[in-house]
Amino acid sequence: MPTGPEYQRLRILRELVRGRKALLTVVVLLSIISTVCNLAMPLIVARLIGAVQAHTPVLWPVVWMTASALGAAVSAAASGYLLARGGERMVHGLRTRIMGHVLRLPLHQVRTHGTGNLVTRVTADSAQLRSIVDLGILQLPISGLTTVATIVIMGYLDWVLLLATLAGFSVAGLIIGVVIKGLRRSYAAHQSALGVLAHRFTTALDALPTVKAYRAETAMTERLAEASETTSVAALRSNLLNSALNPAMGLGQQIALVAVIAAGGARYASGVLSVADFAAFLLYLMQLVAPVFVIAIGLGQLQAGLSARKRFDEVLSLSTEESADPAASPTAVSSPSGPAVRFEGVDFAYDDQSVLRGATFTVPSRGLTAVVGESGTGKSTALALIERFVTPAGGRVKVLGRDTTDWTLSGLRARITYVDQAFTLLTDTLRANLTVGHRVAPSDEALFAVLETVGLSEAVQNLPQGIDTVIGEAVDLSGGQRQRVALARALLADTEIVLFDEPTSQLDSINERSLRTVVERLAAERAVVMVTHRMSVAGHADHVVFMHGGQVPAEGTHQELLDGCPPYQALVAGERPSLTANSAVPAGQA
Ligand SMILES: Nc1ncnc2c1ncn2[C@@H]1O[C@H](COP(=O)(O)OP(=O)(O)OP(=O)(O)O)[C@@H](O)[C@H]1O
Repeated sequence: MPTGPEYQRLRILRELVRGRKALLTVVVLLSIISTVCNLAMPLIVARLIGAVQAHTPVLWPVVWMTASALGAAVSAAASGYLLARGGERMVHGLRTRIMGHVLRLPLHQVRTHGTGNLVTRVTADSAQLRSIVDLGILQLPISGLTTVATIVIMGYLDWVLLLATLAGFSVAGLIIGVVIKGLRRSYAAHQSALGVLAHRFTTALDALPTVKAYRAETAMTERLAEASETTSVAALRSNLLNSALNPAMGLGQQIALVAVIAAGGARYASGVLSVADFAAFLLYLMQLVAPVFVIAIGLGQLQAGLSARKRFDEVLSLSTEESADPAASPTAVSSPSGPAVRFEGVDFAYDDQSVLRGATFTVPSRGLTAVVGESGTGKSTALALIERFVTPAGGRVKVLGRDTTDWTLSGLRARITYVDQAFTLLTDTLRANLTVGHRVAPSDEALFAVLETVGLSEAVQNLPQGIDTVIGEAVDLSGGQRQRVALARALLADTEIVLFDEPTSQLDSINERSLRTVVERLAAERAVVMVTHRMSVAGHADHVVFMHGGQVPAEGTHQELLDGCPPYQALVAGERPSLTANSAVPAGQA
């Protein structure tokens, strides 16, 4: 299958044409009218000169001239507007498609590409795509058509002068060919440098409080300036190449003009060429410059659009999470049962860094399960495996009795509520934050009931627009309040499994008690899995999973682990647990 830029251009044009045939037919017709009007003008002028020389009435040539000028202007303006409309719709469609695609990518892919880099593709790159539409659909074909038609008429008027014209422009053609090749590469380098810059700036803004606290504004600005400099150098190279196009065309035009005047004078003197035809030829030569300029400059600009489209395609070719879904799998329709979660000899590694090594444990279908262990031992990774943000390299992760890879992604995630470590909220209204993922929006009574449960109803009523206040912009919540919104969201979700990743980190003792009430309420009817460093949580949990070095040496009740697992005793005592042959208690046998 061809993959070159010409193929890409054709594919993009097919995308544009799809569903817009009527609009584009009108655009092309209007452009043809404009072109014909422009092409007719020198011939009408020749008629006018003839009429003046023959002392015959000039009214009709003047009327035709006026009509042609008006026709060309109006139809060019209308076709330009209609094409811009079609082009914007296509860019909007592509932009929406790539945003939807990025949101469906596996988390590690998004992290690998970087937020800023992906944002650049949706903003700057998509703006470049317009050039493909404007140039590819209208300007280049119409300019090509005008050029060919003009050349045919010029050949009809005088083929010797036409040869002189073509010789002049062929010099420009050679230079332009070389420039276009360089432009293709330099636009790609520019767009990629812009992506790196956007990524660095986005990460700097995300870390702004830390940057300020460490007075690192200057150092950060210098780092950003380096990325900006790389972008400018790449942009300058494109500008340099682009700026060669105009002089190249100017040179071609000058050579052609000199050759035509010299040859035309000789042919007029020998009586082969009339004054009217010579004047018409010169007018066509002047007219030829415009479409040939459009072709030269347009081919240059087109490279930016094609390179942007290539960057779009790079992202669109990445597999989404859903592409690994077992939609046709027969097990996907059987009704789920069994413990809430079961890890069976699970291995997992980030690239070549091994995180889980044969982890085996069970989360009962009801009650609070605390997942404890030293920092970096793989607790959050275990939650990510349950949500299928990542998949195991070995072993099986089962949710409600079924392997996570046998669930459809939306089926799996519809059964799990996940409250992340950062209590991430959307920059949106409080209502939208609470109801995200709900097909049918809960009533205000239901919303305020859960806000009351987490002790937030009064604070929400005091917000400028109450529950419809946008948070994360001018108005924001405290860390603890954000945490409680995340809790309220979990309460509303009403799923079989609730995952909490270290939810107590920002709570004061009053709110920690209220979290405990919420968790007890949730755990009465479903499985609550809580990754925590607070051993007090493990103390009142129904089940404890003790993780150490990517394994699960023991699981059971807090008391069972205290009695039978010395490393766990060490963890509870605030010491570093060490796993010896004697202390390793097989999972489930603590
Ligand atoms: N996205 C990632 N890419 C690469 N490595 C990662 C990633 N996330 C975590 N890790 C690594 O995997 C290991 C386990 O991390 P994980 O967050 O699961 O540990 P944890 O037990 O939850 O730690 P903590 O209690 O400090 O939150 C760590 O060594 C960490 O550096």
